[in-house]
Amino acid sequence: MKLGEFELISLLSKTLKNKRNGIKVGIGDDTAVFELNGTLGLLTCDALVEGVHFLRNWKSLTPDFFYYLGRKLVSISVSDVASMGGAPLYSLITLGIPDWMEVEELKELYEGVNSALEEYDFSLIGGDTVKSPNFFLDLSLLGTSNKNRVMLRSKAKPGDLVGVTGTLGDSRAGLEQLLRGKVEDTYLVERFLNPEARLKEGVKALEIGVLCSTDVSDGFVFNLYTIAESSKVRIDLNSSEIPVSENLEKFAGDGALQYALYGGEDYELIITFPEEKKEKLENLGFKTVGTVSEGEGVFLDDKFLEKKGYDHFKGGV
Ligand SMILES: Nc1ncnc2c1ncn2[C@@H]1O[C@H](COP(=O)(O)OP(=O)(O)OP(=O)(O)O)[C@@H](O)[C@H]1O
Ligand SMILES: Cc1ncc(C[n+]2csc(CCOP(=O)(O)O)c2C)c(N)n1
Ligand SMILES: [Mg+2]
Repeated sequence: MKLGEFELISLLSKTLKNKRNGIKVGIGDDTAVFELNGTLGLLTCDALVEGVHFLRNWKSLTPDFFYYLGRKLVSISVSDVASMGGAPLYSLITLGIPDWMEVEELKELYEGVNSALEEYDFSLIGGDTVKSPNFFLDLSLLGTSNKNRVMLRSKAKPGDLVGVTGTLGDSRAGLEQLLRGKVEDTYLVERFLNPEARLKEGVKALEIGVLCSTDVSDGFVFNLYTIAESSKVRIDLNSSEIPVSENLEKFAGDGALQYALYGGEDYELIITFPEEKKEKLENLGFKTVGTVSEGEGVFLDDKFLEKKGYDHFKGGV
């Protein structure tokens, strides 16, 4: 592929002709948003592919691998709905199954799917099952926003502060251990295999009146760029405020900040918000890490940060 992932999506989206009136947000945010009979619907899908998102040999490296894969499939789409401030309702799963797969492994996968559906409180109501040379999974998710509003990447305003949930970079450190074939810190590996979608935080942030949000899938800096570009603003980060776990500090030493900035697959929520909401949002678990101003680009301690992150056709960072 000569184009990057996002150039390709942009090229393909130009060929589309949308005929219906109800589309509120099309391609370019974490979910599409549409109106149906006076209610806001959210629609998204996300795939996990053997060789791209996980390796087959990890099943012998970590117990309950398929259970966690099932949970992760659900959590990554819920995370997109959470970043709109919505709630999940109904879902479909496509399974692409290779010859080597055992029925017991698929049963374990669905135990994981079920445990996540229960936790996030929504239903799986169909799907598709096909044979495939590589194992792959895809979940399509329909959600809604009870408030009839959503948070968008395009709504950051100069003067806003930037907040983020949880800690960043753990997932990448977990991935590296699996790629090396040696699990040393199970906390970090679990952060990669079993990310938690920040559903409650998303819904509460919307209730508090937050307008702008996205989730961290391709990397913190990359996802900040999606806000900076679609809102046409500059974002400044303060390096001493970037949340990093003790486990990551132990694992990566001085490199921990690089993991946090560029790691990816954290599935934490980024928001921007006016100063007066800071206390309420900090009580909800959002850490204030930066500011929004007029201009463009993402900066750390006044130094320009390149737009780097995971791109399916350019590879990782
Ligand atoms: N093949 C495609 N055809 C049409 N739209 C697409 C296609 N692939 C992606 N999109 C849209 O492009 C936008 C960016 O997609 P992407 O998968 O990067 O979403 P994201 O939320 O940034 O990442 P993630 O799915 O990892 O959370 C979304 O609006 C998505 O619906
Ligand atoms: C074997 C292996 N190598 C690399 C990675 C890292 N990785 C894959 S996709 C992605 C971005 C989010 O996915 P998407 O854009 O599809 O939502 C990242 C960071 C991995 N998980 N497994
Ligand atoms: Mg997303």
